[in-house]
Amino acid sequence: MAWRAALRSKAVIPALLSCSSHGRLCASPTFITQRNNSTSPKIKVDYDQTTGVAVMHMQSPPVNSLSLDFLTELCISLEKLEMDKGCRGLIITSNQPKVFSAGLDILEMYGKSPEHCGEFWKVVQEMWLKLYGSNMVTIAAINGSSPAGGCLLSLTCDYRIMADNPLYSIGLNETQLGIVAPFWFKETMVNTVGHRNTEVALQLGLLYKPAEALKIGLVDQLVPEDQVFSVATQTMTKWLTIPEHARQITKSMMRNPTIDKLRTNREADIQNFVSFITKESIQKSLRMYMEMLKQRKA
Ligand SMILES: CC/C=C\CCC/C=C/C(=O)SCCNC(=O)CCNC(=O)[C@H](O)C(C)(C)COP(=O)(O)OP(=O)(O)OC[C@H]1O[C@@H](n2cnc3c(N)ncnc32)[C@H](O)[C@@H]1OP(=O)(O)O
Repeated sequence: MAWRAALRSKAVIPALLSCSSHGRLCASPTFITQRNNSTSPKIKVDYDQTTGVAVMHMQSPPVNSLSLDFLTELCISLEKLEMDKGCRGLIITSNQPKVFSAGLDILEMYGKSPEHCGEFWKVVQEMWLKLYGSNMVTIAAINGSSPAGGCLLSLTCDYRIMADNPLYSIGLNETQLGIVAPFWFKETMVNTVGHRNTEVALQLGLLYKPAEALKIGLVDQLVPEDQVFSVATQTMTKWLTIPEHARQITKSMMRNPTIDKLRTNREADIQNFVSFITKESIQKSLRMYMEMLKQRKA
């Protein structure tokens, strides 16, 4: 309960979220008390101290959309794991059927005040900074569809294993909503699948079936649905055999130019998001997209 109260406290969250994701010394000690098997409403973390591997189960019905509360919880969990020197690996997966994550929660961006949008975007940035810059080995066990922000979440990981189910899709489809993936979404994609694939994918807002995603390198491996988690665990074991300092320095070398660009432009990026998303025309696009989702369902 104290944990829930802390999560809600606007006074403590900013202090926690301002910690560096690179070092492990930026403790906010109030939060780093519970080390094992913490359970929270939207994310369940199972941490096995013997293997040094944590598993984050996203469990926010119906579709693990990345709301302000969800992302705040995710950042707090990440901070705790990153602080724990014994925790060397993280697997992210979904407990919701058929969906890994539906991406950013559209309701956090629709009909909300500029202040709310700014607060939301700050935690989206924080999630990305923490995951893309994590010292841990991170593996996405993608057991369902993963559009937009859900795709971004998986792209922050070191390795992506997806269920070989043609009903699922993955990609940065923002343009289909009439919105634009910001530069750090774009660069994360470029760093994964290259410039040309990204240029086409982002302009058209493409969602790829697993086989197509594998072909362009958006995911690293396809496996039968019931093996996604076990293969992720085996892959983690392999990655953890690499000398840690060498792997971490290599990861930083590959990712820091992109990370530094956002770090030095955070406030401008927030302002840019807020002025874009609150435009009448963009709000109209979001409304139409949500209506389309509902009609598709009916
Ligand atoms: C300058 C920069 C400016 C802007 C940058 C912004 C970057 C934005 C990034 C994003 O991530 S935007 C979100 C994009 N997400 C999507 O396009 C996904 C939309 N959802 C789907 O395609 C599907 O829901 C699905 C994930 C494939 C799952 O399909 P399924 O059939 O299983 O579920 P259903 O469609 O019936 O949805 C159930 C329920 O959930 C609501 N929903 C779905 N996605 C979202 C979402 N992203 N945010 C909020 N709510 C979402 C959906 O409307 C249904 O609600 P209902 O039960 O009330 O009808």
